[in-house]
Amino acid sequence: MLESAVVGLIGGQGWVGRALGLALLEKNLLAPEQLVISSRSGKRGAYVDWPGVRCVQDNRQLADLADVIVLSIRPQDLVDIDIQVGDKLVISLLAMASQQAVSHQLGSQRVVRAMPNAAAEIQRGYFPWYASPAISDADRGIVQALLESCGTAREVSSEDAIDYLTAVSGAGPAYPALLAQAMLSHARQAGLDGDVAREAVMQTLMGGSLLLEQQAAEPGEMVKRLVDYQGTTAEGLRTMIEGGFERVVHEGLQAAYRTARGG
Ligand SMILES: NC(=O)C1=CN([C@@H]2O[C@H](COP(=O)(O)OP(=O)(O)OC[C@H]3O[C@@H](n4cnc5c(N)ncnc54)[C@H](OP(=O)(O)O)[C@@H]3O)[C@@H](O)[C@H]2O)C=CC1
Ligand SMILES: O=C(O)[C@@H]1CCC=N1
Repeated sequence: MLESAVVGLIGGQGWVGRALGLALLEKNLLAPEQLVISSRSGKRGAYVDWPGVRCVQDNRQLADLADVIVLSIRPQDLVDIDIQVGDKLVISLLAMASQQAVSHQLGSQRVVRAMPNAAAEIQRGYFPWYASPAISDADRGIVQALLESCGTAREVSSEDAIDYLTAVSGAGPAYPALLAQAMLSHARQAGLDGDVAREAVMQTLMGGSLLLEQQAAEPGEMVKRLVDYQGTTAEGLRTMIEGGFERVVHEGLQAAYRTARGG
């Protein structure tokens, strides 16, 4: 699908950019010579084992070399990207930057907005993406192939869905971390040995997530099964539910969504 296209990754040394660049190389979707990455330092950094990858400081040079441009900088740094890319395909991974803003900054109408998440680093990310009207079917194939190198990619039908999913999947890997932190602090307060507490929490969240993925079409089915079991789990769940668990989660998601839409 990518054939001989050259991909230019602006911000390719960052958290998400590095994950994407390395996944494309490791999965052989791009030859090293097909990848150009930029950073403010211009250093080889994460690509030290890939001498064929061109690492540049100058985004104009990157834009001249690349057929497809991926933006993976922080949203506040978009104003500093002083390049005009003609009608080249641009994939923006930025939260809080509209397709129109990206189009305006880079001068292309062929803009896709995609939303990565932190699990891209282990190639288990979830990348919803939205195509502007100027995107062709061939572009869609390129975008899907590039993004699914890091996990699952899914086209969505509105830009607002990207803003919404910024709160759900973009920020999402932080939520199990918050749950783990709360479970761990309780286990430690209960006097459990530190290593066992950590292992118990981590293995339980991992096992529970895999069980959920493999066995429950709807998460609510698993909750119901355990409530109906009428054991200790049911008591724990009931207390959390009656304490406002769902309300707190909804408020958190709404706050992140509001921020993703620009406050
Ligand atoms: N991290 C995450 O979990 C998620 C991130 N996102 C989005 O992904 C995007 C990237 O985030 P993330 O990878 O975390 O950010 P990072 O800060 O880790 O990486 C951004 C990179 O951009 C580089 N950079 C900044 N300005 C320029 C420039 N003018 N030219 C070239 N490179 C530049 C920086 O490199 P240097 O300092 O060397 O110049 C840095 O490595 C953000 O817009 C964010 O909203 C979305 C969802 C989840
Ligand atoms: O926190 C952030 O702004 C980025 C976007 C969504 C997740 N991480």
